[in-house]
Amino acid sequence: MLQIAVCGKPNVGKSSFFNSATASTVEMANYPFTTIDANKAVAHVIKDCPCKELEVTCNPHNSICIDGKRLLPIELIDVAGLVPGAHEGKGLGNKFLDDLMQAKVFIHVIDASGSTDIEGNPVDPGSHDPLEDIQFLEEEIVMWMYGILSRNWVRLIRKVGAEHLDISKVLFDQLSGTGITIEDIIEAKRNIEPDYNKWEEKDLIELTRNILRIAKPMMIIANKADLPTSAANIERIKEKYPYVIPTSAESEIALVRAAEAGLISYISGDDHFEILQADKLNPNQLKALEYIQTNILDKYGSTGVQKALNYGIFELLDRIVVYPVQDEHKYTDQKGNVLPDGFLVPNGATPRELAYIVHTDIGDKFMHAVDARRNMRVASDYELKDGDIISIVTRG
Ligand SMILES: Nc1nc2c(ncn2[C@@H]2O[C@H](COP(=O)(O)OP(=O)(O)OP(=O)(O)O)[C@@H](O)[C@H]2O)c(=O)[nH]1
Repeated sequence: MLQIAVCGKPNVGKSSFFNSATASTVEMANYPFTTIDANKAVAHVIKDCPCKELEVTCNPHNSICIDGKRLLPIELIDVAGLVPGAHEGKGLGNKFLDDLMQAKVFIHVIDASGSTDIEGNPVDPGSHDPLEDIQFLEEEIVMWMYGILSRNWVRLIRKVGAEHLDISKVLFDQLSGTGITIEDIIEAKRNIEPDYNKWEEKDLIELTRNILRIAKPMMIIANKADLPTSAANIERIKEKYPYVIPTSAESEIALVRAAEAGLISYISGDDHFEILQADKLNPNQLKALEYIQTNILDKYGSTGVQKALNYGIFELLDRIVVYPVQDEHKYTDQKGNVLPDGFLVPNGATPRELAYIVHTDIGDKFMHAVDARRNMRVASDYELKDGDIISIVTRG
């Protein structure tokens, strides 16, 4: 399952974001370090399900379909708060950076309201500049990874020269366990000094920065967007980071809970909700819902939580959803389930690669594939498109 790590300084709403996205319970409180261990749970990304367009009733297996929206599972990791100096062991230190590296993409949660200082302690709303937090967190991660990359550097470089080793492979070995591939390293090396013997500290830091940019894309979400001091900060942040997503994790939690209780109807990611049982809501609850509608949903188009997950997987990781089936006419598996599975595959993957993602055995026995929508056999170098329904034909 693809993993997204939720990171940031303490008290910005990481656990709230994690909770709202996974509906699991982790402790929440208004003081730093509520989260003392890495937490993992299943969240979903959402795409239109082909069932609606094809006018069929689907029987999802590895995912869920609600009103023609396919929810595909991903794993969310709630990483505890990072403070400046974390790479040197300050605060809760290195363990959390290790947790972070399990993921393919990072969501950096910042407190857009400026009501927490750089270490996450509560301060007067609007008195801290959240732009500072973006820089420090990126720097922490770079310096932590630089520490790993440059471990025993002098001895290592001597060995590379003496034994004619491939420097990319050596760097790859240094970073083992971080999910970084040799291809990432080769690409990251492109625009730095070609002769590794001439590399200085600044070159290695630059190389580290490149590796992270390529292998671990990070998005920024501006949380607590519901607070009055957030709007001006969000505008300022957008000037520097155009793709920042305003979120209100607390609003999302309130809406999800109200929907679970049957008081409203609401689907994550929507720009509205409908009150179902007005008589069961007290005046304060009604006021809170009205506040969310005006100050979050009308203003930003959604609470931002679902938008952030979708952005991470579909934009930053460039994944598409493909539906493998056995029967290309009925869109079913061998048990007759219609559109049973949706897979998040890299954009541009081939049917053979899809076969391997489904199962090694199917990959090994792959012969060719049929595009079920067009009822046509596709070429072996065919690049899968989002929403494709593919029948994989295997040997034996
Ligand atoms: N107004 C507002 N408050 C929020 C929002 N999200 C979280 N909070 C509040 O911010 C405080 C911190 O939230 P947490 O989710 O515990 O923050 P955290 O980043 O996980 O904190 P640590 O576990 O200490 O790292 C709590 O009081 C939350 O209620 C939001 O969207 N809007």
